[in-house]
Amino acid sequence: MDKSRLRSVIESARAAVPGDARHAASIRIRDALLDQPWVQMAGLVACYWSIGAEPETHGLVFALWKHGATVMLPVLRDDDDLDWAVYDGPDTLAPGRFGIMEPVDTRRGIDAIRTAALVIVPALAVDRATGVRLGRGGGSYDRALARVGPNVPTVALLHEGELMDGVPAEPHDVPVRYAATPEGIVRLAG
Ligand SMILES: Nc1nc2c(c(=O)[nH]1)N(C=O)[C@@H](CNc1ccc(C(=O)N[C@@H](CCC(=O)O)C(=O)O)cc1)CN2
Ligand SMILES: Nc1ncnc2c1ncn2[C@@H]1O[C@H](COP(=O)(O)OP(=O)(O)OP(=O)(O)O)[C@@H](O)[C@H]1O
Repeated sequence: MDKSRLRSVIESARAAVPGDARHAASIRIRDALLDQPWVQMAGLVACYWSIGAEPETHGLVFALWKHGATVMLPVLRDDDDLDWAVYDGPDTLAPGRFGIMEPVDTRRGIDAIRTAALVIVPALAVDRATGVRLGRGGGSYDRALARVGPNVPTVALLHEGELMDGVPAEPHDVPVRYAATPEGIVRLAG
């Protein structure tokens, strides 16, 4: 299946799951992540502010912030690359492009992700064998993940069934090292 077809299949499957079931799954993902020592120890975390039927990150971002981590969220630039700004509580966000909430804080630049100790990314699917992820197709995270060093955990959050075989891969795709699913955290080859 090509990338755009797989995107629409997964988006439809996500939309078909009732909101309360998606919410319960997101809580399992959040708690599985918060149980990991390498999550608890990360002082600077790059995360995302979920939209629609994505695994929710609002509770995760809040919990990381409450535990004392500095959490950066993406600010989508006009060229689809990602700038980064720091979350400082629920009142410090405002809608950006596509209506996604973004921090109003000073932008730290596209290279700020290089300094993160943990990188949490959205995905529609991840390949179980390779860690290759399918995103929304803007190439934003392909560019952002290419800046992350080899020893930093990169984690894609997925709903059930989205860690799969045969995700189409292109040379620019940057694999993730972990998938966080409602069933738990999976270490990948990437
Ligand atoms: N929560 C979240 N934040 C994120 C991303 C993401 O996938 N999820 N991104 C990941 O890169 C970046 C934003 N990129 C995005 C690209 C497209 C759409 C979107 O909704 N596109 C519509 C089409 C809208 C239009 O063209 O008018 C769609 O896909 O249906 C959203 C975010 C950075 N922040
Ligand atoms: N490092 C890069 N610099 C510039 N453009 C890039 C880079 N990597 C990927 N792209 C471009 O981004 C576009 C989308 O790529 P792709 O379909 O793999 O997105 P995706 O990984 O699903 O989405 P995303 O990364 O936004 O989550 C491609 O046309 C590709 O050429």
